[in-house]
This record gives sequence, structure tokens and C-alpha cells, in this order.
Amino acid sequence: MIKKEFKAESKRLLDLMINSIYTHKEIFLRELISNSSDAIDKMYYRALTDENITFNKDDYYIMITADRDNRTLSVLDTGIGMTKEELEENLGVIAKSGSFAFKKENELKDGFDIIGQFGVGFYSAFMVAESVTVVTKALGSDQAYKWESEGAEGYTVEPVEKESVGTEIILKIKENTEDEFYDEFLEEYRLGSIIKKYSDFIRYPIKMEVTKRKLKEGSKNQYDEIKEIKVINSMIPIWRKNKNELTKEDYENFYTEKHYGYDKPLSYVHISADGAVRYNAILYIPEKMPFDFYTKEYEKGLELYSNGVLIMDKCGELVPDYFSFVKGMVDSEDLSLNISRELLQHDRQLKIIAKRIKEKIKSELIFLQKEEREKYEEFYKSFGRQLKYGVYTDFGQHKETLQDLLMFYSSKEKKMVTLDEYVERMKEDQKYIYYASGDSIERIDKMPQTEFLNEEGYEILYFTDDVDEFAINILMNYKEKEFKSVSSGDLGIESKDKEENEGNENKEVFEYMKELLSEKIKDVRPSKRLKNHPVCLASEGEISIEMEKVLRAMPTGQEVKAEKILEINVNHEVFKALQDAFINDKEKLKVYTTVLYNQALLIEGLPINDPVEFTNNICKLMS
Ligand SMILES: Nc1ncnc2c1ncn2[C@@H]1O[C@H](COP(=O)(O)OP(=O)(O)OP(=O)(O)O)[C@@H](O)[C@H]1O
Repeated sequence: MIKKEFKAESKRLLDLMINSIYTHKEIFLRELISNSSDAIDKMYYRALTDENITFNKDDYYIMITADRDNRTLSVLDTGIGMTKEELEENLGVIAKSGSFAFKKENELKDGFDIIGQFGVGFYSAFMVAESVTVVTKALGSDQAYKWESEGAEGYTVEPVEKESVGTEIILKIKENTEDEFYDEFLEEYRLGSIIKKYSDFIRYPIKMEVTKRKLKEGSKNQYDEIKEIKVINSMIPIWRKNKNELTKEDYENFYTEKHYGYDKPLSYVHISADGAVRYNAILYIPEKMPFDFYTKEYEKGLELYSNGVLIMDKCGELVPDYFSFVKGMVDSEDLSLNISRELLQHDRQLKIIAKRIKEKIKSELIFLQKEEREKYEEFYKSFGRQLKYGVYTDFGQHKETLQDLLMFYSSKEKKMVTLDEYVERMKEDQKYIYYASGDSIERIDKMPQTEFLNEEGYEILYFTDDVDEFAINILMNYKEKEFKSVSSGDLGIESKDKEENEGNENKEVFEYMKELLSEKIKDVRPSKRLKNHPVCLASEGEISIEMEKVLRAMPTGQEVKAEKILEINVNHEVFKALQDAFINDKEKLKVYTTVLYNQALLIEGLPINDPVEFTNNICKLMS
């Protein structure tokens, strides 16, 4: 027997193949099973085109057998097999794909899932095997052949006995090393899970002998171990089934089986696209937030399949960051895969699919918001924040997509409302969308700044998330209505003459108070918005008081300050005391001013500069 040598470059190529293409050793099994599936597909095609051949589906399967004692793992199929020439061409020439050629020759398109295209997958067996033996008998041939190789050194081919048509690949699994545990590829449980993971939707049964425990007859706690042949894969992927045949339970079961989450999905979308790019997708909107959702560890992405074979666990490119909560899968036969089948080139098809998925998720969310509000609110509790971050990031690029999905608590409705609903019921003369920021609904309810607007019947949106004001700042307006904080200097509502006159009359008092607080505030003014409270803070300019608080709380502790205005309720008893002190006792006015200023800070939830002085002042006033 003559040992034939690989050409020098081939040797290097093979070495490269074995050691650098794939990041996970376990995918060798995916590659071998895919080859077997291709071989059966070819048989099926022959049967379609040659009336002398019958294709009885039950006769076609893939069998995986592990022999721990001899350290062998065998992948057997009842596919089309290989002639001696094909063996030499396909397995002796790296990057020669018989499957690709077959597909081209026969101009196979729809209905055939031939997976092989690069002519390299087979060699991945050498990642886990010290030698590989292929025994094969081609359809229509009397003679079977055995191909054997230990890797880069070369291979041998010789005739052997084999009864039936098909191929068996036998791997002699490597011994364990310090770093690598190869025994796992001989373990029934591990093999089963690799098959499930990558090859669950191969169209032909993948059989394996499994051990089952069964209660011994007459015993309550003693078991017999029984071996039986089991089909490991589910074969028909749910996403290829007709939507009308599937029930809600089917989709929910798939969600659980695939470990997309421990909860039940809130909603799902099934896409079967037959346009420029053909693909199927099942997308889920989860009900609950995964525990690690807002951590660095959380990885977004959908499972990506090519012809039913898993290519990627989490393909991040398929979902935008702001929809990172979406779970599910995409299967397409039109993707340009790269050679390792693990990574994709940033291809056009993927971009088209991603765009479509984005639109589908949005329309599903809008549907929930309109038709199933309770569900949407549930969703929004978990992921609303993510949407608001989405508005804010990338310089507001995605605000058009996201603005209709936003919701805020409403002072009038006492529940979450959309911006559209707010704008729809705005008063005729209302220029702005009013909002109030605070830690909680309860706190905002008590904010003095909201008194006037509430009394005048204006609706206020409550911003209780850190990100709210930042997002709104980027959004700027909704349906041409600008956003306005209840604390902003000018609320855009026609002022009342009486108050303005009173303001002018008392100009001197305010000037004096402003002087006293000159470092801390920009102005002291009579308030148009206070009804029952004596005092509050308002702000002017880009930075609001709430933003100042958020920025202050950041680890970098940014010292950004809002331009604050101290507003005094001139109709309040306290103001009389101020007027009185201005005329009779300037020292007292000083104490009053600092106390009122500190009170305004406390109402806003801002720290006061000198708490000791504050309490001393209160005591002074009491005694
Ligand atoms: N079990 C098998 N039965 C019949 N032919 C096979 C079998 N395994 C491999 N072959 C032949 O060997 C060729 C090379 O296989 P290999 O896995 O290296 O590449 P491929 O499957 O064509 O492409 P890819 O690298 O994309 O997997 C196949 O195209 C096929 O013609």
C-alpha cells in the first residue's frame, strides 16, 4: 500500500484548519453530522431524478456510537457514500467541497438544505481525534473503500468490505492532556447535548444508544440500567412549520426548551420572509427582566441558524441595543458564512434581516401598547428604561423609532400614558408638555412647583427615572410640542397681572434677599406657580435641578450646577413676615432668607450646605 503525501502547502493548510479555524472543539460533531445530512440529501435527490431508486424515509438516518473502552466515536450515515475517486477528491484535497459542486451541478435551490460549501468541515475531526477512518460505499458501486489518516502526514485508501451504501466516520479520540479533557466526547450525556445544541433541526433522525434507568420489577428503589436507541434531534424546526398549525403553547414550549428565559414570554412574533433575503425568525418579548440585564455580563443577540444548523449562539448584530431584551432565533439559507461557520462577515443579508427585525419588534410593541395595555405596562416596567436609554444614546439617532413607545405616569390619569395620549388631550392654548422630576410619584405629588399647573387643570408627566430628563432633552419635542419642566423659569402660561404688580411693589425686598444669597442663586422672584407653599426653587437654562442631582450622584461627581431661582409666594403669611422684617429688622430678614432657601433645597431633595446653622436658625426663630 502506498502512502500518498499531502502537498507541502496542504500540510500547512491542514494544520491551520485543525488548530486555528474553530474556537470550540465540540463543533467537529456538528460538521460530521452536517456532512451526513448532506449525503442523505443527495440520496434523496437521486431518488427524485432516477426512477430505479426509491427513497424510503425510514431507511435514512445518522447513528452516533461512542465506545469508551476503545476510545472511538463513530458517525454513520445511510447517505450516498463516496467512490474511490470521490474519497481522494473530497477528503484528499483541502477546500474541495463535493457538496458545493453537487449543489451547483444540479442547480439545487429550494427544498434542499445542503450545508457543505467550503470543503473544510471534515478536517475539524482532527481537533479531537488522533486518527480518522472513513469507510464508505457509494450508491451504485460494488466496492467499498477505507480512507485513513492521522492528520498532516497524509492518508491511505484501500478497498474494504461494507454491505450497505453509506459512510461511517470513526474517530480515535485523543488522550486527555493537562489542558484538554477529550473524554467528554465519549460521554453519552455530553454528546447528546452537543447534538441538541447544533444539530437539533437536521431533517433526518440522529440516533444514539442511551442508558435509561428503570425500576426493578417488584422493587421500590432499585434500578436496572437499560440501553436503548433513541432519536436525539427534534428534526422539524418549529420555525419552518406553518404559523396556523402552531399554538401559543408550542411557542412557549420552544422558549423554555431553548432556555431563552425562566419566565413565560409576554409575546412572540413569527416571521417567514420570502423576499430579497429568505429567512425564518421567531422573536420573543420576555415578561420579566433577566437578573443580569443591566449588568456588563448581559449579552444581547439572537441565535443564528443556517439551514437549520446553529451558527452562532448570540448574534448581536441582529438586534439594536435598545431592543437588547428580545430573545429568539433567525434561520436563513442566504447568509454568506465565513469558513469557520462561527463568524459572519458583516454581510448585507444580515443587515437587511436586522432592519426587518427592528421594525417587527417595534410594531409588536405598539400593538401591545394599543391593544393589550396591561401587558405593555408589564413589559415597560422591566424594559422601559432600556428604551429611554435608547432615545438618549447615539446622539438621539433612534428617537424617531422609540418616541412612540415611551410612557410616563400622568398627574391626571393616575397611570402610565403615552406622549401621543398626552398631546391629544392638551388644552387648546397649551404650548408645552409639562413634566415634573422627582424620586417617586408620592414625592412629585407634593412638589410645590406643581400646585399652579394642577389647579389650572394642566396634565403633568412624572419623571421618576434618572434617565428621563436626559432622554427628553434629546427628544426636545413630540409632535412639535416642546417639553417644559414645572420648575422652569417660564411656564408659558399668561401671567396674572395682580401677581406681577405685587412683584414690582416688592422689588426692593427681593433685591435685598437676592443680595444675601448672591453666591447660591441667580434671582429671587415672586412666584406664579405657588398656591399653598411659601417657597420653591425653579431653574433656568440647560441643566435642571433634577439633572444636577443625577450628575452629582455619578462616580465622577460632576460639579455641574443648575441656575436656581428662589420663588416666594407673595400671598402666603410668610411673605408678610418678610416685608415686615425688611422694614424693621434686617438681621431677622437675613435669618428668614437663609431658612427659606434651605427649606426650598430640602423640598427638592438637595443637601443643605450647613445643617447646623439651619437648625440653629430655626431655634432662634422659635425662641
Ligand atoms: N458522510 C459523508 N458522506 C458522503 N460524502 C461526504 C461525507 N463527508 C464528507 N463528504 C464529502 O467530502 C466533502 C468535503 O467535506 P467537508 O466537510 O470537508 O466540506 P463540506 O461539507 O463540503 O464544506 P464545509 O467546509 O462547508 O463543511 C463534502 O463536500 C462531501 O462531498
